[in-house]
Amino acid sequence: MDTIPDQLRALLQKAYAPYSRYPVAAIIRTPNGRLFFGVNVENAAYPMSRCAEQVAVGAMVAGGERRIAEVWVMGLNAPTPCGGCRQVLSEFAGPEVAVHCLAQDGQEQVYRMADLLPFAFRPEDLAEATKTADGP
Ligand SMILES: O=c1ccn([C@H]2C[C@H](O)[C@@H](CO)O2)c(=O)[nH]1
Repeated sequence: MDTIPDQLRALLQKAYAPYSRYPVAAIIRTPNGRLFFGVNVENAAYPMSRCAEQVAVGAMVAGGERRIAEVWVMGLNAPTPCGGCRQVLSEFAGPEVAVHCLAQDGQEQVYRMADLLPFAFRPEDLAEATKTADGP
């Protein structure tokens, strides 16, 4: 069975990043041990590009899972998730979730979600409003 860094390296080859030439791969582990994969998918209409983390979150939700236990991201120089991806991850990842940021050579930095996105706006913040809202 391939290690997570080996799987990230293989996944990186599938990234579609013809514009930035900065491929990124992401793997999400759910509490039951399932793994979900994402790569960045860029677009000729640049703002329609999607980050690897967002694509992995989409795969996880489509796979029927809604809780993140651990995240790995790999790119040239061990990128940390962008601000938007921190928010997207935080919908399903609690403050203690570890986010491993790896370079292709295997160098790794590990962060907690709470450090990447302190004072996160989370689903619980909407709970009070949705109880009283007239909407759907
Ligand atoms: O954590 C990150 C950082 C960047 N990118 C993508 C966005 C774009 O396609 C390319 C360069 O920013 O890398 C990701 O997928 N994840």
